[in-house]
Amino acid sequence: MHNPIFLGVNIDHVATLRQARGTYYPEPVHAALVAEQAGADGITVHLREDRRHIIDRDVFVLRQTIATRLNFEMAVTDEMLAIATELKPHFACFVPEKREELTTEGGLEVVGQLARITDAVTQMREQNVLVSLFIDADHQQIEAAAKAGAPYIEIHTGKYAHCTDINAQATELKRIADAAAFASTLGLIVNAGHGLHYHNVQPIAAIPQMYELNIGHAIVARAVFSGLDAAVREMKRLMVEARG
Ligand SMILES: CC(=O)[C@@H](O)[C@H](O)COP(=O)(O)O
Ligand SMILES: NCC(=O)COP(=O)(O)O
Repeated sequence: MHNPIFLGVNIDHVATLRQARGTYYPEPVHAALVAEQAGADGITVHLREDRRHIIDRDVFVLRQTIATRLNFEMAVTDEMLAIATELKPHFACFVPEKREELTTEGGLEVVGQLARITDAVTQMREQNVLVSLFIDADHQQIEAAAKAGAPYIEIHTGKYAHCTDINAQATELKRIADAAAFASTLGLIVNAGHGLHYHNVQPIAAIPQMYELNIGHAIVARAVFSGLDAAVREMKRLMVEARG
């Protein structure tokens, strides 16, 4: 078991609030610093191609100000690879992106574009940026991620998180746990995230191979009522408790 488990706080939706009015506030960098002080082990942002929340300026200021690690979520495009090359985040997490989607709906198709992903992973490795591939809990995608040379994967937990049926959720949980165990046998470091919240995080955190969970929307939503410091602390507490 990898113990302890790390929490990456995704601050995209602090920026969503800012962009809704085109104001200077709330400041995502401020959120990142509060999250770190409350126990976040890393800060995650997704610079979407349509810049609907996080904007270019945010990622560069974050890179210069946070004390933990910046996990830069990006589509595998020439534009984003150029930004990542300049930014040099600690992690580049390659995600699929559809401009019209509400949020990231599925995992990256690695099997079907192995040459392209391998080339992008190599480009990042040359910049000393560690790549994580955001993929579904699927053995073929995991094998392809290992072939592409990515040291990390992040398993998309959205399907698990959105299950309303308890048996279907148990099936999804098992699929994720099996995938994590399989990935680990291939030498991959396993993260997970998407849609995790205060009431569904513990079974995922209890999976022995889990290294880091990236959680955003639920933490920012909780912060409206409890403040960001308390929201981050409570999420971290639940994760550590699940670890036993
Ligand atoms: C890749 C992933 O699952 C998310 O963290 C992503 O950032 C979601 O995008 P939004 O934050 O825009 O919902
Ligand atoms: N990669 C998942 C992430 O960063 C956070 O997703 P969410 O908690 O905002 O759904």
